[in-house]
Amino acid sequence: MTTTEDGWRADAREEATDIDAFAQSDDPQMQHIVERIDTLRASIDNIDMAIVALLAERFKATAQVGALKARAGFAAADYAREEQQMERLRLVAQAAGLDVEIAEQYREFVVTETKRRHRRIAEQGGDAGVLDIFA
Ligand SMILES: C=C(O[C@@H]1C=C(C(=O)O)C=C[C@H]1O)C(=O)O
Repeated sequence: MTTTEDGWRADAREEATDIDAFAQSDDPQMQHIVERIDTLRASIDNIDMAIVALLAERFKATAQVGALKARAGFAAADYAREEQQMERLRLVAQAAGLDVEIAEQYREFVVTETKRRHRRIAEQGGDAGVLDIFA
């Protein structure tokens, strides 16, 4: 471990730091930082829990759309809808103070995965049960 003149660790450029390993530090300043990070991490865990639960609901809803599309003979993709979603999500991101690029990456991930699942559903004759979420 490298420390600077004022005693601070100077290995921030290394790949990773196991912060939990510093919980018992003798340095009160270090301890304070680790405590603050722990508190923030509790919020981060709650947020992740909510996001995963919401994603589960989103994929259940899109699977039903996939089954209906297969029944109607519609293609997996609907680019007009995707464009509307992107416009809306850009505005939502701006209003919420989120980097628009993150909203774009999120949309790209969910829509790409949804269309992949729609194709799988169509290959199974419109049976959304093919997806693990209904297993
Ligand atoms: C879910 C749909 O299918 C696709 C996936 C979308 C999504 O994940 O939101 C949006 C448009 C479609 O390309 C849909 O048409 O509503």
